Amino acid sequence: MEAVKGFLAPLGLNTSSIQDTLKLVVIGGTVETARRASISAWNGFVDCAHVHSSLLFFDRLMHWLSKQPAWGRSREFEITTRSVGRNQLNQSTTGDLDEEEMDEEDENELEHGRRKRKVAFMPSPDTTHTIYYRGHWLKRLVLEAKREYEKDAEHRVHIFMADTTYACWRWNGARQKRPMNSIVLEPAVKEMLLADCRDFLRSEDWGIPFRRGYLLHGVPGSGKTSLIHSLAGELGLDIYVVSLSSKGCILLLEDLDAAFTRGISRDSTSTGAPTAPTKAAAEANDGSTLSLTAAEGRLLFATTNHIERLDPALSRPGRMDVWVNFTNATKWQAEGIFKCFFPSRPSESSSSSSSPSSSSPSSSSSALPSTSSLLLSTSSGDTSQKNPPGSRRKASAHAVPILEEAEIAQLAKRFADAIPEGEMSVAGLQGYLLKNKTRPRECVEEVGEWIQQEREARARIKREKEEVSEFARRQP
Ligand SMILES: Nc1ncnc2c1ncn2[C@@H]1O[C@H](COP(=O)(O)OP(=O)(O)OP(=O)(O)O)[C@@H](O)[C@H]1O
Repeated sequence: MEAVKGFLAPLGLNTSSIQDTLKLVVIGGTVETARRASISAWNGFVDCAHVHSSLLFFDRLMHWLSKQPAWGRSREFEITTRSVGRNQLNQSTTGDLDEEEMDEEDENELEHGRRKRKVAFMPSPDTTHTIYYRGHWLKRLVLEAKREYEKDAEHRVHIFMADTTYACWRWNGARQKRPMNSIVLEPAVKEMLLADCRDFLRSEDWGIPFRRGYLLHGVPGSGKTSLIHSLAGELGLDIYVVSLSSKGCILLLEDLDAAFTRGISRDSTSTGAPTAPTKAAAEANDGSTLSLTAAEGRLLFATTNHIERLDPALSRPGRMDVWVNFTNATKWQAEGIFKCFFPSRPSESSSSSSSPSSSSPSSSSSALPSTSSLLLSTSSGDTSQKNPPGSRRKASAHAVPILEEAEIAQLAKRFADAIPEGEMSVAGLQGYLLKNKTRPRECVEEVGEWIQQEREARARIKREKEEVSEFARRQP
């Protein structure tokens, strides 16, 4: 410093201000060097991975992280009650939940008329998380997250949706697999579809065009979407709702008539799947040109309630290869769905049976899945399948009475007899049964009245619609 002073003095410069500046430079340099050294030392010890939120693995990782006990001690998290539950992928963490630990039964309890819900601590997706995991082996963490996700996927069907904003696919939830026998449809139809899909998936090596389209058309609420979900579970495939992504999935286009109506021009080489996730659908809805190309290796399922509105070009082989018509409920389906709803216990021998109505089940029911096999579907996550005898539900005033198999069969037959063939939707029947799920006998007694009410409601809606269109016509 003295040397600097000696050097500056003859020049007549203010040495004290220059000294201060030099001090600042030295201190600043030291601090910056220390900062850089600490960062490089930290990076030397810490593995760093950036997982982009557009990757499917992002969801796997978030799911896995949310289940780690340590998560409850994190200083940065999100709180959710939205997707906590047995049927959802995101289970609550075991972290800081100890104080309000609830078991499955508590979860079913009602509080002020609403179901109690757990609070879950979720990793926040938009920040950097520094995670020390079993000796900081990041690779191990990643593999474990992947394994966990795949284990979960054995019992669920994962659903991905197009993200309009970022033009990528977002994991949209996972549904418990729904057994095929919980779909009340002619067994031949289900078997045909399943066998066809399996054949197709096995035919990849044959060198023929590796794509296949299925068009499920028919009245609303007849089980089209449910069947696709069930098939996905059976085939071990994820569902992409209007997706372009990877091979080996089911591509589902719901309400096809909203996009592919008559008169929309289409590329002659098109095969039925949109070129861009949501843009294509948006363009189609705008009525502008829709250019389509299908990726190989996918099962394409489309549903529509208005087949007459579809462009006939869709029927060309290579676009939609298998067409299945879904109708309103037949008597056979009414009988089947009734049996799905009400649990039963095996009948005692006919001589000791106390039930006066223990007649044999109707002949048609022999083709239906047995009650016990339907009860296997309790894990399906469908509300219609949650009444097995011996389930862990708490006994309550609203418990479902467990009738004998023979009585249920007889009630189912009477129920089916009262349902007019092909008039009510299966979803409508399901709604009625759900409303009466603790009253199997009354449900049969009152079904005629319900049908009458439904008819009146339909007639009223029709009248109102006609009045509205008449009014619109009269407007100048
Ligand atoms: N055949 C069936 N077997 C079992 N459940 C059915 C059947 N049809 C309808 N359901 C029930 O009715 C509800 C609606 O069914 P789903 O959504 O599959 O009908 P959809 O034909 O796809 O209707 P939409 O055309 O309106 O989309 C579901 O809860 C499903 O469980």
